[in-house]
Amino acid sequence: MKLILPSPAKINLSLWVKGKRVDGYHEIITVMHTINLMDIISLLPSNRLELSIKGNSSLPLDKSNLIIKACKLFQEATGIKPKVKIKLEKKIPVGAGLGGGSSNAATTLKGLNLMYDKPLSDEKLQEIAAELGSDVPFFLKGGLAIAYGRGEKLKHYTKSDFKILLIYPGFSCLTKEVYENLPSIIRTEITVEAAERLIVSPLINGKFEEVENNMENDLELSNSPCVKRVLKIKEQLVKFGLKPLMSGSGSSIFSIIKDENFDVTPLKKEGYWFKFLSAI
Ligand SMILES: C[C@](O)(CO)[C@H](O)COP(=O)(O)OP(=O)(O)OC[C@H]1O[C@@H](n2ccc(N)nc2=O)[C@H](O)[C@@H]1O
Ligand SMILES: Nc1ncnc2c1ncn2[C@@H]1O[C@H](COP(=O)(O)OP(=O)(O)OP(=O)(O)O)[C@@H](O)[C@H]1O
Repeated sequence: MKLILPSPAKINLSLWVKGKRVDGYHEIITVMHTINLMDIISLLPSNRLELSIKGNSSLPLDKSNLIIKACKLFQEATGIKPKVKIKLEKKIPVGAGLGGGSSNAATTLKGLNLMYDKPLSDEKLQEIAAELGSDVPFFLKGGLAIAYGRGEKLKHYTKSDFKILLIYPGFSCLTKEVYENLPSIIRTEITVEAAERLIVSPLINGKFEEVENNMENDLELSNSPCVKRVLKIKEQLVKFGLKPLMSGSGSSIFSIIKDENFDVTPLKKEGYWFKFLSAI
């Protein structure tokens, strides 16, 4: 059977850093929502594992690609050697804080599990996903969730319905470098319950002004040169009347849109890549 699966991007409606862990990761609390910007992953039975990519010539095709990593972990967990031709149609900008690679890994895991009659339970899928990356478990279900721990622990909520304007400035930020250049931040006051009160419940109730006033991303405090570039663009977007926030570790910036006929002329003048998108 041939499978054609969407692999959506995400935005972080907030991200708070509680401190650095002994394993080198940071303890975070973040609110994520999938959006209708997506890669397409197709899986076709074949006599061996092969990957081809359309839409991005710089991505690796070898074991450093998160799709191939997902195939390897699937084989280790099930003993099944995936004999599948995987085609990736890339639309999500890479290194943009949109979770494109993490989403691809999760979608591949789900696809292989479907293709081989579900040898893995949901719990086992979560476990493997967490090995692939901190953002990967979220994409097994997507929608609206609070992620905590290093990002692999999840509390899902009913999806919300809102629109955003997403701006991608044309350069990537490396997640590792953004975290490594963070000053020490100890947001003791932020808990899952606080994130529910500040972001999740106003979002679900359509109180977008309240969400905008509460949303924060502690990764904007990073001394990474990439983040500094993003913040300069963010300042400009504020002048255009937006209430922008960097998504994840950057480089993209989003703003919740209450009215679709926002004048995009200044964005066009700056030559930014931008899209009106919806939460899904
Ligand atoms: C920035 C976010 O995308 C927000 O959703 C996530 O926190 C990062 O998720 P991710 O890209 O899947 O990150 P991973 O691939 O697990 O980690 C990449 C690198 O980012 C740093 N990292 C990541 C997550 C975390 N909670 N603390 C960290 O310090 C670590 O140096 C790690 O080696
Ligand atoms: N299938 C893939 N798609 C995108 N990036 C991939 C993939 N496989 C490996 N990578 C690597 O992962 C890194 C960026 O991944 P991704 O696009 O998920 O970053 P991101 O959008 O910043 O995500 P996050 O918000 O999780 O940090 C790049 O170094 C890229 O080379």
